[in-house]
Amino acid sequence: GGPLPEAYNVFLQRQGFQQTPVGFQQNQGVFQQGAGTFQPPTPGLDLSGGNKLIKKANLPILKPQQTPLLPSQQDLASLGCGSPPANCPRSPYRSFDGSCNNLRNPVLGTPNTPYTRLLPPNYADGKQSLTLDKSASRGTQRQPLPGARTVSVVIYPDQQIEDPIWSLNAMQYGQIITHDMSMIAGSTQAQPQSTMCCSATGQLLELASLPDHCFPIVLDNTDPAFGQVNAQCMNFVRTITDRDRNCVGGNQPAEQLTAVNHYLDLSIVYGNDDLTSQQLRQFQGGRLRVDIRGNQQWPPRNLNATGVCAIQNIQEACYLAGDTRVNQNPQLTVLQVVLLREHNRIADTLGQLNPHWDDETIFQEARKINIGQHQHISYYEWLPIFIGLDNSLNNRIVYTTKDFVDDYDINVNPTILNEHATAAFRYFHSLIAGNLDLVTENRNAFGSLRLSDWFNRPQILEEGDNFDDLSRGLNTQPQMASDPFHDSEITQFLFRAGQPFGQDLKAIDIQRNRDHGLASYNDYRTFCGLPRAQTFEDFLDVMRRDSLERLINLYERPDDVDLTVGGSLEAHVPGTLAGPTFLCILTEQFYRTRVGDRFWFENSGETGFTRDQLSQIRKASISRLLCDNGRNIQAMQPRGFERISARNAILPCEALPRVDLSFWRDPQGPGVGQDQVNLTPQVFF
Ligand code: HEM
Repeated sequence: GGPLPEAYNVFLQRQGFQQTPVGFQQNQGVFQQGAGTFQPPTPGLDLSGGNKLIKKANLPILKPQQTPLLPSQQDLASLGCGSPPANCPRSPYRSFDGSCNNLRNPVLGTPNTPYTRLLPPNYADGKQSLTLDKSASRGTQRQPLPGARTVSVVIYPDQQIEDPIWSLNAMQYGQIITHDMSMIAGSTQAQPQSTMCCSATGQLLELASLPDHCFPIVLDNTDPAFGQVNAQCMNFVRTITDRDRNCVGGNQPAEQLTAVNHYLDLSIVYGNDDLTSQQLRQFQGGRLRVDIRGNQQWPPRNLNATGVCAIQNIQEACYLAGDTRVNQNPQLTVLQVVLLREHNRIADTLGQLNPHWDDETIFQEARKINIGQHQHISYYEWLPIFIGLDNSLNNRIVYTTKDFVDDYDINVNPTILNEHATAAFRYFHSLIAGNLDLVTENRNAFGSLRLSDWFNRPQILEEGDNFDDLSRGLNTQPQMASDPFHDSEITQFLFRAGQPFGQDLKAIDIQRNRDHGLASYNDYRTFCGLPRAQTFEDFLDVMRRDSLERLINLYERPDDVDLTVGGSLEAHVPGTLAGPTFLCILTEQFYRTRVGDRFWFENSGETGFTRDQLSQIRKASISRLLCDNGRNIQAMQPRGFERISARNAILPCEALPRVDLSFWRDPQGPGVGQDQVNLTPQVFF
């Protein structure tokens, strides 16, 4: 079978596998990208060593005596920039909006608060206007930055290169993690924006009639796709900032708001505020609301189906979930449904084990277990594939211990980094496949869906055996390689809703980089420990010459290169799916998300699990999740983010490790005499 991928070492050990597989040797010592490999010409760039990239800075801590001076809740809510809770209940469970996670600064990580930054913004006017306008506003003779769509066409063409190791589920779980962590305010990301910055026929509007917040992407008439339909204009609405909401004024630079809570806490399943969570709950047996059709559980119907889905008739499914993006693409919805069914599966079992528990106790305990499994899968099964196992271990993002890890640090800011959400993490848009395989139990791919036929149309999941066939497809089909190539399903046909063409996600990513005024690629190189480039040639330390030539043709100076673009052309650090600059940003983010979360699943104490329960949580895996929540899935490979092979062969579902929920039997219960659980009752102060 050959060596197992090193990324899975710790994950397997925790599940009880003794074997420590030999690491992948093939890429050691060289940066690797696409087809080529290169020697790293930067001695001393050691991303896998030490902890030097991890910053604790930027945490706006309120001194206790300042707390009463905060504006009233009502004032802040009307401003719309995050509202601190009136008080913090002492609870073993998380709040829905993330408030009171950090007890010194209870509003930290709540919805509608700004992203934070590693480097100050680079707006053309120093305050808020797009980086794009720089030359104009400074009155120099410099060229404006190249158009976002032009850059996309030149840098991100469609070339179908499959990832040799990882399955499409690695991509798809990445989107789940992303949606759990952030969402730019003012966008639903699930359907074309309601604000139209272009005419209905794709022409530019007169400046005077341009709606607020518009910054449309201008298209060339030579555009290989949009030129065919004479479109000049692609919609783009700027992200809402704290300045827009009058939360800051004067010359303070604008900071974009994120609409969801920042923690990795399955808010995509449970909602980001109390009201949404109530709409999603059954208030019976601790369950979440579902509709039963075809003997399967589906999320409840979204009452604004025509508004949020691209449905073609009113009967078509359109779901409601904790996250507004739930319907965006079929495989995303599959995982959302799996996580929803998993909650109800856990709740039903807990209810049987503890018949004396009320709805609230079952609900909160099931939610806590579901979140624990999700954090475990995200950090131990998924993350090492993307940012490397050594890098994760060395930076104290994952641990080999089988015991608790009490590394919560109240001084670490869990806020999502703008650089992470707007540039580094979006690099993995490259992994998206344009066709989704339907796969039978004997792993026969008998058909596939075209992605752009099914954006925001989840009905397809309910047809025939599609749900199971798509679940197997996730684990069977390879993801596309992590490289500059992007499928035209997302660079020409995004959200096309039956039209010949749609939008270009990479052009949007580049425009978003400028909308958010991110500092330049060269600035982040320096921040992350690479030398500052004086000339374009200096980029050759991490880039191939052909990539460089394309940059030179587009940009005037090295300092102009957008972070999104420069970072995506770097050769990968061995054992990871990213180049050094993005890896540095991703590493920083995932450190903060873990250590800044008081409810992290590996912590002991009243927010955590018992030791026995924690060892059970560590048995969770993506494959078992799919097994347990399909209609009739019989078998899966043990490591679901890795493609099926002789060393990762399909096994019957029962042979995969499972979380034994009997460790949640409550000793306090009538007639049940065990003594291993300590559920802390909710106390308020
Ligand atoms: C079929 C799959 C996917 C589609 C159709 C998709 C589409 C989108 C769209 C439309 C946006 C909003 C763009 C904007 O207006 O600025 C977005 C944002 C984003 N995407 Fe994806 N995406 C997919 C998969 C992924 C994956 C696999 C990852 C990472 C592993 C990812 C990471 C992100 C991030 C970090 C953002 C910004 C989140 C924020 O608002 O803070 N996406 N994506």
